[in-house]
This record gives sequence, structure tokens and C-alpha cells, in this order.
Amino acid sequence: MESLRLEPISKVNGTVNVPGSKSLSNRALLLAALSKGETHLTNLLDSDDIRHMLNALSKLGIQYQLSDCKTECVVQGNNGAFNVTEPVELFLGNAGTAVRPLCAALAASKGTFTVTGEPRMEERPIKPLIDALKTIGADIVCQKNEGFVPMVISGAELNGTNIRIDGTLSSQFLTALLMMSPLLEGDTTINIEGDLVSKPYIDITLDTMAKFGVEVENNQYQSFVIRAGQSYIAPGHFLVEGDASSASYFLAAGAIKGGTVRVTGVGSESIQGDIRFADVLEAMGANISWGNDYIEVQGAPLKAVDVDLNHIPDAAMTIATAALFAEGTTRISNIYTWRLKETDRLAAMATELRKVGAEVVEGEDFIEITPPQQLSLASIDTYDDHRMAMCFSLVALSNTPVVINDPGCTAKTFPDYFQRLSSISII
Ligand SMILES: O=C(O)C1=C[C@@H](OP(=O)(O)O)[C@@H](O)[C@H](O)C1
Ligand SMILES: C=C(OP(=O)(O)O)C(=O)O
Repeated sequence: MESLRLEPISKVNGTVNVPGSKSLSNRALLLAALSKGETHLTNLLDSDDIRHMLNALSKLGIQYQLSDCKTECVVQGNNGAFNVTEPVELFLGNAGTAVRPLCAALAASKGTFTVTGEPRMEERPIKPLIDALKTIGADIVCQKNEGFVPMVISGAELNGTNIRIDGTLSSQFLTALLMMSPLLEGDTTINIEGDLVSKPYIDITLDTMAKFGVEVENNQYQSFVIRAGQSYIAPGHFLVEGDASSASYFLAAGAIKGGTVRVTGVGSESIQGDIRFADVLEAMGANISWGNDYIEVQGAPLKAVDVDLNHIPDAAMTIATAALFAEGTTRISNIYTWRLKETDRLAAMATELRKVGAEVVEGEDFIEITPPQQLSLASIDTYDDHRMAMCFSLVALSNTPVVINDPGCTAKTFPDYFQRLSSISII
């Protein structure tokens, strides 16, 4: 397996423009495909997760022109649900933002669709979404294990007046139902069962739907109503914001070893919940300043925090490795969903943090990290998880090198991450 040795970085300074948001790219692509009219997407993310969505749309008969640099795409909308005459197979890798929303949209389309993914995708939950769709008439047959990918979806007439969905495992199930609901007849009410996790991702969904002409009533994240008679209308131009989760690594680097690091493409105007990562760094002692289109950080001695990060599950991982540079014991709580993502991130994080010498308590839904006096040289396993690779690059901000195994796994959301990190690093 390939590995990358990062030598100690003595200082970070400079500006990084982050690539487009994964969450926004895949939402905008799907809604552009379902819209009436043509959408010109700019600053689209070029990464594995987006490639899977693009390949799927193409197999579903959607016409689009992707620029050579793959960050601009003009999509010809289908003016409604997909409609294919031959059975199609869609391989969606390990992209939750493709699998979950497409599953719902396909259930309300015409055709027969087989949805497959990487081995880890076959273990990630989707049963609550399948069950919710079945209650309104969807025809979904799981091919290996009940309630998991791979599955065959035969498009059907759905009757969506009232849908219930479990909110406790992933917000992507609700996102999928919300984005699909304008394809149904009549008013649709979606009721949430249990405590909804990762709430800010629902704000991204509602904001993107609004840009494509569909309004949703949000009753305090307990229920959502989509009134009849709405359909997606291409907004003409859709600018994808820079990815706030991707920004977290550079912001953390600046907090630990700045200098001043400015991340551009995402700022105070962003709809992405992960910009709230900067508040956590601030609570740790970093100096943060905001512009409409940037977040800037200046390094300062960091102290430990005790924080509930359910609202920013992806960027929360970056706090776990930033904690190696903070005085005291950092506790991150309400993060059970880490166990359901690219790998069991609670177990993986605990194992790899211990390799560099940290004292770690791994709870069912929390992690506590106490840094050692001196970090140890370690070879970090990344579990095919882009965020494990990016988080552990921060170890190089100590006086100890770090070896990252399988650094190419960042291709899921950030193919040139290590080049961009080195652009602000002084060895
Ligand atoms: O809707 C989205 O774009 C996402 C929602 C979150 O997942 P959960 O809702 O499963 O926590 C997040 O972890 C994922 O990377 C992207
Ligand atoms: C959880 C993640 O991805 P997905 O969209 O596949 O859920 C992630 O990017 O951290």
C-alpha cells in the first residue's frame, strides 16, 4: 500500500482556496437533473463522490456538459422524475450524498434501477429510508442483506401525503425524502421520529431546494410540509460554495502553528453548518476573523474543550486531532453517528490517536483525548476514510513526522489535499 511521510512543519501561513462543497455539489446536480430548464453549475467539486453522482445521472439519461477541469457543468433538466426504458445499474461508491437521495428519487421514477456501492456502503444504514419509502408504495428489494445496499428499485406511483422517518442515524434519509417530495402528488408532510442528528445539513437541503424553486415549511425540525403544485425550476446559474468541512484542516493547522491562515470560498455567509467549526477553534483559544467569503485564523496556545458536536459530525473529527495540541483533556460528545460513516470513526480515531501517544477514552458516543508530552512517530491507518487521512496530517505540525497510509483515500472529497496543505507549510 502507498504511504506518505510528512516531515515536521515548523509554521503555516498563507491562503488556501477550498474546492467546492461535496454536500452542495451532489444536491445541486440532482436537483438540476430533476428541474425544468438548464442549470450552469460553477465551482463544482471534482472528487469521487461527485463522479459517482455524475455517472449515475448520465446512465439515467440526463444530458450534461462537464468542463475539462470538471468544476463547471451545464445540466439539461429532465422536468421531473427520471424515466428509463432499459434496466440500469448505478455504482455509487461510498457516497452517502448520492446513495440516499438517489434511492428516494428513483423510487418515484419510471424504470428499474440496481443501486450498488463499495463494500462499506453495504454496511452503512439505509433501512429507515427504505421502510419509509415502502410505506408510501415504493418497490425496493435488497439483494444481499435486508435493509442495505445493493438493492433493486422498481419505480412506482408513490402516495406521499404522510411520511415518518427515523432521524437518529443520519440526516441524509430526511434530505432524500425532502428532495424527492416535489415529485409526488398532493401536499406531503414528513414527521421526524427520535432526535434528528446533523441538523445543519437539513438547512443545506432546504436552501438548495429553495434555489431550485421549492419551498418547504420547517416546523422546528419536527415535521416538514411540502405543498402540492411545486416543481423544480432551474435557477440558471448555481455557484457551489467552497467546502466548509475541507476548510477545517487548514483552519486547525493555522490555530496550531499559525502564522495566519485564510481559507477562501467559504465564510460568514455560508449555508454550511461546518463553518461553526471555527467557533470551536475560537473556544480553544485561536483568533478567528470572518469575511463573507473567507475565514481567517491566527495561531495561539490552545486549551482543551468539552463540546457536543452533533451538529458538525465531519469537522468534529478535526477537533479530535487538534486536541493533540491543546492543554488538558478534550471531550467531544454526541457523536454516535461517527460509527456509521466511512468507517467506525470512533474506533478508528481512538486506535490511531493512541498510536501517536495520546491517552484516549472511547465511549459509545463520545471520545476523550489527552495529549502526551511528546507525540510518537506512527504509521497511521486510514481505513479508506478520507477524513482520517486529512485529520492525521495535523500530527506533522508537531516536531514528529507522521506516516499516512493510503493517502489517496482523500479522493472521496479532496483529491489534492496534501498539495494544498504543503502550499501553506514551511518545513
Ligand atoms: O447531507 C449531507 O451532505 C451530509 C450529512 C452528514 O451525514 P449524516 O446526516 O449521516 O450525519 C455528513 O456526515 C455527510 O458527510 C454529508
Ligand atoms: C460522512 C461522509 O460522507 P457521506 O456523504 O458518504 O456520508 C463524510 O464525507 O465525512
